[in-house]
Amino acid sequence: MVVLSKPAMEQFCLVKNSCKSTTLPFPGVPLIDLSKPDSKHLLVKACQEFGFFKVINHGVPSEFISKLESEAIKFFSLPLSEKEKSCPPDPFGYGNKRIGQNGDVGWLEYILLTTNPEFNYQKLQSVFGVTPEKFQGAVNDYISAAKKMACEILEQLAEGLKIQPKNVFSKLLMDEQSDSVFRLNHYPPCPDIQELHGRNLIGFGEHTDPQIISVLRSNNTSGLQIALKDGNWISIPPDQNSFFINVGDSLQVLTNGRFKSVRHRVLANSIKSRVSMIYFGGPPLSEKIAPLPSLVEGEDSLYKEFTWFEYKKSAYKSRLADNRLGFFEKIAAS
Ligand SMILES: C=C1C[C@]23C[C@@]1(O)CC[C@H]2[C@@]12CC[C@H](O)[C@@](C)(C(=O)O1)[C@H]2[C@@H]3C(=O)O
Ligand SMILES: O=C(O)CCC(=O)C(=O)O
Ligand SMILES: [Fe+2]
Repeated sequence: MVVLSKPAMEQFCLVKNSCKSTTLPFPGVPLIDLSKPDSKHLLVKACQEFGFFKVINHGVPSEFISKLESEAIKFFSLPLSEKEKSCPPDPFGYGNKRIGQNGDVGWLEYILLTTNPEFNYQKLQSVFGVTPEKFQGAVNDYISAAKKMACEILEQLAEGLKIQPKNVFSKLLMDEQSDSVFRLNHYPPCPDIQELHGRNLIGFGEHTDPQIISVLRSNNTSGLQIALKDGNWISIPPDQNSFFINVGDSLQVLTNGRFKSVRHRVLANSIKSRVSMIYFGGPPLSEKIAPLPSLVEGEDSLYKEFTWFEYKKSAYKSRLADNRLGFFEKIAAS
């Protein structure tokens, strides 16, 4: 058991269990059955209201999920000394407690990968020390299925918004040059949380995801919270058979702010370990990100045009909790 002294604990971010945050399950997270004919309208509504929803009938084979989860658990169960000598994140590789390059820390360890199998093959080889055929196979199968689901959702969203062609968003993920990322997070249990007198230990600090769309699946351990528009934090009950979808900053821009990128975070658990797998669907680096003309008609464009490369460069200089879109907002003329 890892016991942390008080000063060691304080390196990590603690958040108050204030009256603004609730640990009650929030009944309002939209649940969308992707196989139903009206799902496109419910998807649009969820992206406008929360930038977050849960999907069922998602089409991802359960054996892809269980294979990857068991490979991930095998890796995270290795001794820390072995994992740490493997491959420090650049940002890709194995990381422990440090998130990004700008001083963020969290109660987790992770593997961060691109979705390019060739690049990952070499990366995983240095992470594992041996050719990780089984792990690589599980990652590839899972990523392909998660990407397919993300594209289905993005196509339904285009239809729901009445934008043509319907692949206007999904083509960005389907592009060979798509700059998408895949992450496996492991949040070990932290028994010392009981000593924190009503405060919570941060597993992954609050942030929005910079990409277009994120597809998140976790085991049955709680921890994920989303912020509502009024700033209240809502705990999301885990569901290992469903997926949670986040609208990313780039989709907020493409829709001229109609869809909201959701602020979210993960709190550490005192008893159970949490394992999550997230596919972050992003555009090619050279892609221009700007509100779609059909969504600006009669309104002002809220954002300056930028390339995904420019946004990513700026995002990776920021701290997790920063408002990364701020630099790209147009200042309203007075
Ligand atoms: C602190 C950081 C970690 C992050 C890059 C950043 O500078 C700001 C955005 C962070 C984030 C959040 C969503 C994803 O987990 C992630 C991979 C991403 O694309 O943006 C992480 C970045 C990271 O962990 O490197
Ligand atoms: O691990 C999770 O459940 C969420 C993590 C997350 O938000 C991220 O990796 O961007
Ligand atoms: Fe995230």
